[in-house]
Order: sequence, then C-alpha cells, then structure tokens
Amino acid sequence: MNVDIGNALSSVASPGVSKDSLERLDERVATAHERIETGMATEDHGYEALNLPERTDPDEIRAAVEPIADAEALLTIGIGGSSLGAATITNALESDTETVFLDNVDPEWVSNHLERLPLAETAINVVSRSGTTAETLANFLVVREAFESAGVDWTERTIVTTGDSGPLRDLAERHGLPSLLVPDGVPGRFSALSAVGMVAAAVCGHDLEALLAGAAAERETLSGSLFDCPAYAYGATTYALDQRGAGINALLPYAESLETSAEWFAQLWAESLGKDDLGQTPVRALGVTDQHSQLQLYRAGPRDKLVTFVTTAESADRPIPTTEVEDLAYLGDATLGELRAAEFEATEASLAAAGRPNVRVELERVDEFELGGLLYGMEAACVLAGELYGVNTFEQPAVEWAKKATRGLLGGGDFEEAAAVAEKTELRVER
Ligand SMILES: O=P(O)(O)OC[C@H]1O[C@](O)(CO)[C@@H](O)[C@@H]1O
Repeated sequence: MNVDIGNALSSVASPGVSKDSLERLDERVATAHERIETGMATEDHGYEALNLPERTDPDEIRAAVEPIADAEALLTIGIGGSSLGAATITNALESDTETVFLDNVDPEWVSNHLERLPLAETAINVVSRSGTTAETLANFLVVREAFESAGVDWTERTIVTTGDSGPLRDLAERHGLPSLLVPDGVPGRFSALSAVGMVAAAVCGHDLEALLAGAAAERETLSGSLFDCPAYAYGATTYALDQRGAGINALLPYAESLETSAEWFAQLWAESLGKDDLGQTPVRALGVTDQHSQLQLYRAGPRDKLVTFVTTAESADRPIPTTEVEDLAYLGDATLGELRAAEFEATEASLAAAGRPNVRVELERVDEFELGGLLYGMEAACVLAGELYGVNTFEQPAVEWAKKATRGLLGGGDFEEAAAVAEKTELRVER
C-alpha cells in the first residue's frame, strides 16, 4: 500500500501535524521499530502476527479444506477477528462459492440463512481461537442441528480452526473433523493472514500465495523511519493527529469490494488501541456512498477527526450511457470509474480546503496481492501506533466483563456481575 499524508499536515489541516513534529516523532518511530523487530525475532505474543507471511503454510490449508473444496456455499461461524479477516478477503474477491458469515446471534437472520442455503452443498467453517466464545458455539450448535434435521452429515462438511486446546478442539477430535491451529501469539484481529482468515479464501479458490506475497512485500518496507515505510507513516500520523485532538478516524474505502475491510479495521484499531483512557475511535464508512451521509459532519462538524481514504488506481470500468437530459449531458461522456475518481478527488480536496486532516491509502487494484498488503500494512501501522501510545496492543481485557455478565444472566456463573447489570437505573419513556 502507498500512503499520502500530505493532507494531514498542519498547513492545510486542523488539527494537523507539522512535518517538523513528524520528524521529531520519527526518533520514537525508530525506537518503536527496534522493539517491533525484536518482538518479531523472539516470536513474542502479538508481534508474532507480523511474521505470518513466512509462518502461514498455504499447502497445509489447501490440504485441510480439500474435503469441502467443492462446496457451493461456505458458512463461516466465528466472530470478531475469527470472522472479519476471512470476510474481508472473500468479500473483496470474486468466487463461485457463496460465502455467509454467522457472526451475530440474531435468530431470524440465522434461521433465514439456514432455510435458504442448500445444506447438502454447504460447508461449515468454524473459527474460534479460544473455542469458548458463546456466540460462535451457539451458532455452531444451531447449524449442526439444522444439518442433522436435513439429514446432512455435518461431520463431512465441517472444518475447525481453533487453539490447541478447549471445547472446540475437543469436539474436532471427538468427531474426527479436519482442523487447523490458530497460531500461538497471534490475537484474532491480527490473524487474517493465518488459517483463521485463509481457510475461507482457500475454499473460495483464491490465491493464498499472492495474499501472503503482498503481505511479505509490505513486511519488507518496515524500517526505522516513517518516511520510508507507508505502514509506519500511517500509524505515526494517526497517533500524532490524535495527540492534537483527532480522536476519531473515519475509514472510507472507495470500492464496494473493500467495504468489509472497514469493519475489520474498526476491530483492529479499537481493540488494539482503546486502553488506559487512550485510543482513536474508528468509523467504518464507504466511498462514494457516505459522501451523501457523513461528509457534512466531516467537513463542518467538530475538529476531532481524521478521514482515511482507501483508493485503487485500477479497476474494471463501465461507460455511462449518453442521455437526453441536458443537465446530465456531462455524465454521458464519462464512465462510472471516472465518476467515482472525480468524486473521491473532489471529496479529498473539499476536506483539505476546509482544513480537515485526511490521509490517502492507495492500492494498485483489488486483488490478493494488494489485499495482503493492505491487511499487513494496517496491522503494522496499528502495532506501531500501539508502541507510540504505550498501550498493550495485543490484549483486550475490557471485553471480559460483559462476557462474564452474559454467562451470569444465563445462569452460567459470575452472578455478581449479572447482578450489577440488573441494578442499572431505570428511566423508561414509553409511548
Ligand atoms: O476467536 P475467539 O476466541 O472466538 O474470539 C473472537 C473474538 O472475541 C474477542 O476475544 C473479543 O471478545 C476478540 O479479540 C476475538 O477476535
């Protein structure tokens, strides 16, 4: 990925950063890079994620999915990092395999999919690092029952990706299911380039080697200076802007195929940096669409945001037919791609003209190589930002309270936290 941080510089943007301040910050980037390199070399928890281009084995993944590679539809059951990486990859690329991600426990939505899908031609991809996540296990039990009710042997249609122990590992072993390991030291939000994200890609027939090659190419750019490394330029600039008040980062990919990448980015940024009362709030958005829903706020609302554009240099195109409507004649000489490009350029310039900081992340096109580079680049940017914030980038303790209270409310223990939930103040306003 290439990064243009020119529109984040204070001469056109407020809160902006000066080139001088970035140059001073660069000394901290160099120190942070040394810690990152050491963490990678010693395979430390979290830093190990940045070794995935060399660690992930495409042949092992393809061999494991071979029994289900002919599936017409792939039902991935996971949540957070156990779903969003796979969804980012498969939603970005064309495939004959229909992909459905059950990453919510919405009974109507789950039932509709199970009634609609050809279960005999559908494969089940269950993903959970811990193997204990309530939503994932609940959805799996519901899906398994649906397969059994339909007389489809789910054990012949299921692959499991989980840790080396836990309920899901036990279930895979009990039923002799093909399974893969979530690599040690790789938190879910950093695991897209492991089996966690690439089993679905393999079933869909995507080029796993190209995904990893794109990630490896981005890994080669990691250096001791933000001025030589696009990922570090992005991570350092977002951090510096946050220190000057840009506590919100709205990500707008200008491609429908990259819409899910904004959801993946939101978890990566929020769960990694949101600690110790620090962190930058990610907003998942989409260009050009959200120019017509959020741009007003970004250009004229509080000066507390950074807008990150993700653009592609090349894409398939389609001409806009000429029209008898005179006022629209200008469209008839253009293509949809040219219209999208003009809309992006105009929106980027509109924010710059209003002194609103924005950064352009550029991909050549949407393919496996570029996608691997984007995933790896944003992960490396996040790791760097975490070093600059001084937070523990790779843990997420704040999510545990609600999990315990959920179990308590369902009678699964930890009642005192459930009781705390039950003591909330009531102020209901009823129609
Ligand atoms: O892969 P698991 O263990 O099911 O966890 C799913 C997701 O839940 C979280 O642990 C947060 O609750 C994320 O960090 C993780 O990606």
